[in-house]
Amino acid sequence: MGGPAPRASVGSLVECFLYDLGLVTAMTTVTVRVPAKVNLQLAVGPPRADGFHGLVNVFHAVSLYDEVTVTTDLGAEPHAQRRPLVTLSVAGDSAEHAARVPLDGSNLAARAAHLVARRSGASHPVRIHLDKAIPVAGGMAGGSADAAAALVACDALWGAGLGRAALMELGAELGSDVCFPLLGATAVGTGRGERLDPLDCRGRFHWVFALADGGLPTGSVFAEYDRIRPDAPDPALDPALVRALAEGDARALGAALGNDLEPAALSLRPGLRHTLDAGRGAGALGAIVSGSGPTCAFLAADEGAAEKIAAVVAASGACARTVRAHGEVPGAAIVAGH
Ligand SMILES: C[C@](O)(CO)[C@H](O)COP(=O)(O)OP(=O)(O)OC[C@H]1O[C@@H](n2ccc(N)nc2=O)[C@H](O)[C@@H]1O
Ligand SMILES: Nc1ncnc2c1ncn2[C@@H]1O[C@H](COP(=O)(O)OP(=O)(O)OP(=O)(O)O)[C@@H](O)[C@H]1O
Repeated sequence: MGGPAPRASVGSLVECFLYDLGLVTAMTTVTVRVPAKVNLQLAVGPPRADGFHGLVNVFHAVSLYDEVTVTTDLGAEPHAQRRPLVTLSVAGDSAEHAARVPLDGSNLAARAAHLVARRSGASHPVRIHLDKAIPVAGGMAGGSADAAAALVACDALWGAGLGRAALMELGAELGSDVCFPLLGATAVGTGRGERLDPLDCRGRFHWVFALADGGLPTGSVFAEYDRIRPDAPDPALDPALVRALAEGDARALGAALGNDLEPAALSLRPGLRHTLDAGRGAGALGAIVSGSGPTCAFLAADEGAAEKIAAVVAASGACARTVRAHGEVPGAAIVAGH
């Protein structure tokens, strides 16, 4: 359940541990496992002067993972002389899924590698392989997760020693959702979502995600939000949600879930209403569009309830497929390296 198992061997885990202690300064291959997110509360304010929206964004990391493997050849010539700094490859749970990931300089993982190189002065070429289970353009921050993983992997691989605070700064440059997967667990994001404060979360919450065919571009969903909600108030954190998380109360959390972008996503994809209804009908404690959509998220009372919701929603034909996951889980972590 919830994505592939990490590939770490005992030997590579020891190497990762030595790296964390600073006893190994550079490696030649690093695999980072990074989780998807679901937004438990997404309160969206009016557009700011820079075009972004002020948010109160409660992120929750779930056990649906991409794996990003970065390899360098320390004997190779620096990229300045001939080879590109970054080359990319991708695999997904289907060829169609993988084909939607750009393999040029616009890929967020490639952009992350370039930022680490610029900050650290590193110049040895790297190969980045993305093993994707997180849906593309699905509202679960898949590209942002890959960017966060690439920041961690390149920092380790090039022995850059930038550390968490500098990686967070680079993450904020790359996108509003990139900092959270560096942290993982549960956190509230303010500003445009990049200023993070951890939130207390007890127990384990069981989730079902209904994945749609095709994605929804985040910018279009925010634009639709502005069209249908021209009078948006300043966003505020819901105390009932914070309490439900701290008490590990799934029923209260289900009742408190909220996403201001949901009406905009439903306006662009009216069929998502059927998906949400199918999950509610199957006993979900809460049903929301995840972030900018089109993935729908259902909170279940326990693992058995999640199994039932996944089966009913899949059988309803209201989505492409369902996956189950649990939260919270930790953020981007090195799971193999040498
Ligand atoms: C919807 C969420 O996924 C919720 O976590 C995020 O707010 C989106 O984060 P993201 O995909 O990293 O977004 P970015 O790459 O920073 O921005 C993509 C586009 O979304 C819109 N955008 C994003 C974040 C924000 N606070 N206000 C916005 O208006 C802007 O049009 C921007 O051009
Ligand atoms: N590593 C990547 N993986 C997936 N998409 C990427 C990646 N890098 C760039 N992209 C581009 O970014 C677009 C958005 O993809 P992504 O999977 O991050 O969307 P999302 O999950 O809806 O994002 P968010 O929830 O942060 O708004 C894709 O359509 C794709 O063109």
